[in-house]
Amino acid sequence: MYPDTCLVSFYETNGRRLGLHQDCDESSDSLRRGLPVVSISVGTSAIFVYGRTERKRKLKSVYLDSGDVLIFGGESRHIYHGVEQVSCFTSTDRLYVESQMRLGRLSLTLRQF
Ligand SMILES: O=C(O)CCC(=O)C(=O)O
Ligand SMILES: [Fe+2]
Repeated sequence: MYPDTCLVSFYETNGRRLGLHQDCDESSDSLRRGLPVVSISVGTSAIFVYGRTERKRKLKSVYLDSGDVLIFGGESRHIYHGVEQVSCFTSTDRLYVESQMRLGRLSLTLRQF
């Protein structure tokens, strides 16, 4: 994979969420090959929800902490996913002191169009 796009999103701690969706804006070639989405988390922790269908009962979830890198590609490239509950907690208080970053979650999402 040769990522050529980086989407930068900032989630405030007071409840900004990203609803369930599939990432399908990339080229049909990129999607067909299952080239991955690489998500890098910085800042406060969040819950990433995902599943093969949109049905709430079938969703799984994983905590994304600062420094975590989540990759979904291949067969998982078309999973439904979203970001819930951005908490006030972070594993890296030093980050805020040293970088003066605003409290929240920064997500860098790399893709190849
Ligand atoms: O914030 C994340 O880790 C995921 C973001 C996402 O799903 C997207 O930008 O399409
Ligand atoms: Fe997405």
